[in-house]
Amino acid sequence: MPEQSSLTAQLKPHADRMRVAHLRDLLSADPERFERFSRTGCGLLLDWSKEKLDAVAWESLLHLARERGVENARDAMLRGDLINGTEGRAVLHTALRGGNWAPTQALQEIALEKTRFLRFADDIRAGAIAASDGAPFEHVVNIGIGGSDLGPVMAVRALAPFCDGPSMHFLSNVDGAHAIDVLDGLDPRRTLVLVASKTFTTLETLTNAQTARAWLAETLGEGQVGQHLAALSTNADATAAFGIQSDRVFGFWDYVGGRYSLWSAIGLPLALAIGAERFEAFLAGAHAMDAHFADAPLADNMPVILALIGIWRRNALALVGHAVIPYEERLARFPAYLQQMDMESNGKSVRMDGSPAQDATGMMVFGEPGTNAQHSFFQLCHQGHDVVALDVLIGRRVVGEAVSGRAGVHHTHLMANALAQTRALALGRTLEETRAEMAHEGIALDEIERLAPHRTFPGDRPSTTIVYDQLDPETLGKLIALYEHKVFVESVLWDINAFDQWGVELGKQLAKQITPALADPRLAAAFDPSTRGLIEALLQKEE
Ligand SMILES: O=P(O)(O)OC[C@H]1O[C@H](O)[C@H](O)[C@@H](O)[C@@H]1O
Repeated sequence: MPEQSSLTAQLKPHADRMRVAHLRDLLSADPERFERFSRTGCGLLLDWSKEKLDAVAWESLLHLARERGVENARDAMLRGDLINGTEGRAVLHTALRGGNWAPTQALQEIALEKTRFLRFADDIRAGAIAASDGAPFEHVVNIGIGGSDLGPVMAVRALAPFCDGPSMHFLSNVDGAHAIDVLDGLDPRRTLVLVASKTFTTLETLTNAQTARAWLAETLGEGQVGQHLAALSTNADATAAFGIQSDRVFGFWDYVGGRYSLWSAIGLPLALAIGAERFEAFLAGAHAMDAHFADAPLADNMPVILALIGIWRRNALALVGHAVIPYEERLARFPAYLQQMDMESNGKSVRMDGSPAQDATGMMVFGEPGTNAQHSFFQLCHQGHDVVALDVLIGRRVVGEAVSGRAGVHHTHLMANALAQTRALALGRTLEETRAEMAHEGIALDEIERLAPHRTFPGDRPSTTIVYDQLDPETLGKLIALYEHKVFVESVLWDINAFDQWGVELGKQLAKQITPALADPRLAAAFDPSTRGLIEALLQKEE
C-alpha cells in the first residue's frame, strides 16, 4: 500500500490559503465565527474562533482525524489494548477514574487500592493514624519527581481553598538545598514523609528519601521512623527493601504512566490535603471528560478539537511555541504540569514502527499565570519575530474571592485582561491606526514617524480560550483530562507513542558514569574535552 502523504502535505493547500488571510479579516468577515468555532460540553467552553483557520481548513482537519483512525485508537486505549508498543503495556489512567471500558480485573484492583489510600488519607486527617507520639500529623512531605511530583504540586496549589488537612510540602530536586529548604523548620515529630516513585529507582527520590529518613531518625530514633513513612509505588520489593511496612505502601500498575498517575496513589498528597470526598469529585470530573471523549462526535469532541488545533498550529502554520496562560493564580503550576504531559509524551521523532515521523511533532510548552505573564514574556508574543500560540484558561468566578468586601473587583480586571490580550494578539494595530492614535494623543509629526513602527502590532497571532465555571476539584479533573486526551489524539495523528519516554534515559546513564569522576578526576580522561574541562572547573578549589 502506498504510504499516506504527511499531514503537512495534506494541509498545505489550506495553509497556503490561510497564510494570506489575516485573523483581523477572518473575524470581521464572519459574524458567526464564534458560534462556528466554539463548543460547550462537560461544563467547559472551548473557543477557537481566534485560531488562524477557516471552515474549509477545519473540515479537512476533521477528515484527517476520521481517516487516521482517532476513534479506533481512542477505543483501543480505553479498553486496555497494549497501545504502548515499545514497553508492551496498556494505558489505563482513565480506569483510575471509573468507567466501564476497561478490563474488569483492572477496575477491581484499582477500586481496592483506592479504598486503601483514601482511607489512609482520611485517617491521617482525622488523627486516627497518628505520629509516633500519638498526636496528629501536621505536615506531610511528598518526595518524588516528574510525574510523582508535578501533579500533586499543581493540584494542591490549584485547590488551595479546599485544602483543610495537614500542610503539604514537596521535595523533588536532588539539589541538597531543596531538602534543606523543605525540611528545615519542620518538626519531625509532626511530619509524615511520603516517598512517591513509580519505579522506586529514581536517583533524586531515593537520595532525598534517605536524607529525610535520617532526618526523622535523628529526632525520633530508628524504631519510630516507620510510623512517619509511607510509599507510593508500583515496586513493592523496592519499598520493602527501603524498610517501609507493606500496610503503608500504596500501589499502582504499569498501565499507569508516571505523567498520568495523579489519579492513582500518587494523588495521595492531594487526598490528604482535600479529603477523600473531594478527591472523588476530582476523579469524577476527569471521568466526565473521559465519557465525553468516548462518546461525543469528533466535531464536538473537545479533546479532539484541541488536538486538531495543535496539529494545525504545528503542521500547517509550522509554529513551535505553545504558551499556556491560566488567568487563575492557583493554576500557577499547571503549565509546568502540562509541560511534562505534553513534551514527554509527544517529544518523539519516530513512528510506532521505528521509521522517522513524517511531520514535525510536539511543541515547546511553557507558561505562567496571567496577568503576570503579560508583564514578562508577552512582549515577544505581541511583537517578536516568531509566532507563539496561546491557550488561555479562565473561570467565570474565583473560589472564595471577597477580600475586604471587594468581591468581583479583581475578577473583572482579570477577565478584561484575558480578553484584551487575545484580542490584541489577533487584531494587532496597523501602522496607520498607530499613527492616527498618536496624532489623537497630540504627538508631534516627527515623533509619530520615528515611533510609530515600534508601536505597531502585527497581530494575526492565534489563541484558544477555555472557560470554566470555577476552579473546584471537579473542574480541575476535567481540565487535566481534556489535555491528556488532546496529547493522545495528537500522538495518534503523528503515529508516535505518547506513552514511553526513552529520551530521558541517556542522561541518566551518563550521570552514573560521571559520578565517579567527580570523586576521582583522573577518570575524567575518558570523556570529551568539554565535559573534562567542566569537571575540572567544578572541582577547582576556591581561589
Ligand atoms: O516515579 P518515578 O519512577 O520516580 O519517575 C519519575 C519520573 O522520572 C522519569 O525519568 C521519567 O522521565 C518521568 O516520566 C517520571 O515521572
